[in-house]
Amino acid sequence: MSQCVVEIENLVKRYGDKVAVDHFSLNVNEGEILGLLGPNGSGKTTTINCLLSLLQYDKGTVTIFDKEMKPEAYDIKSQIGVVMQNVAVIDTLNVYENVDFFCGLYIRDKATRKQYVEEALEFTGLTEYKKYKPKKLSGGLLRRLNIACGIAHKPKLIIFDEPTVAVDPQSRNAILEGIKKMNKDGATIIYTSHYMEEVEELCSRVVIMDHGKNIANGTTSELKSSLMNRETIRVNLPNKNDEVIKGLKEINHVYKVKEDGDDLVIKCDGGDHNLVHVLSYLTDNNIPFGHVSTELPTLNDVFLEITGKELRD
Ligand SMILES: Nc1ncnc2c1ncn2[C@@H]1O[C@H](COP(=O)(O)OP(=O)(O)OP(=O)(O)O)[C@@H](O)[C@H]1O
Repeated sequence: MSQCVVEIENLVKRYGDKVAVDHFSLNVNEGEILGLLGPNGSGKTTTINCLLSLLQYDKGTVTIFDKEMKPEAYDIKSQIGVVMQNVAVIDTLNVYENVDFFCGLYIRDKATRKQYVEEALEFTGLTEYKKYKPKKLSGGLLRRLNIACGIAHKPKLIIFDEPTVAVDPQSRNAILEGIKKMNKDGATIIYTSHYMEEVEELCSRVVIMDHGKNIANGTTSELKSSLMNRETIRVNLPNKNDEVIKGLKEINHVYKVKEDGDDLVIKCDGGDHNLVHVLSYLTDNNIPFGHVSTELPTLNDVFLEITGKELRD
């Protein structure tokens, strides 16, 4: 059985009257990429800051590598890499010097550090920019520098807090591929985001947060298979009427039919050939239709079913 790298139990963090993290518990196992997904303001960053002992919390315990996490626990901190949402580099140092500075907080041996810095620059595609000052870098390159600074000391646990916010698609893909590679090389990863597509692509397990609470936990397929909605069919049907809607509702596995402008949105709770059955019904009854699409459930549907609202704001 894989070892538990991070254990958060019953964490509570208040800002005045505001409860930002509300009895939140979470385990992260060695070797996994754990996605912490939630809408803006759901408490992801606060949880990460408490986890790292950067913030004092009101209640709960945080254990990392089987030891209690504390602000002065440098032996634990040296094994953690952090890439926060806001780029935190030193403007007066060039790219190489920045990575060397952050790596030097944990790696004292000069030769090892030189090797690690060069590897981090290579890994993030920054070798050719090593003499550049941060101000001369594009937004995407600056994000990559932020990552290089966070991972150069080869941490066993890496925390990414929304690393792709406001990043162009090319850099975004490079970042996601880089995270997969670090995980393959042995790092356990916690990845926070409010982009469900990224979390679906990257993460072996997902925890969904809302109002500071852990509201769902599982692999993406486990979460989706817990849903009533298994398939959504959208048919452009300008001439719809109550009789058509009634007929569609009688098809096996169709549990809801909703009008959306010129479209009908048909929700199915299982079954393998729902689209065929819907189209057969329309054709057999000479009902003209336009564009047809079918969608499998997403993490947004999981969130919608649990909370009644969309994940995206
Ligand atoms: N320093 C602070 N003082 C007061 N309230 C705060 C502070 N930091 C965060 N909050 C509030 O706590 C709640 C959780 O915020 P947090 O930043 O942890 O959410 P988040 O899920 O990381 O959001 P985002 O996706 O926007 O980064 C929000 O309601 C936020 O307004």
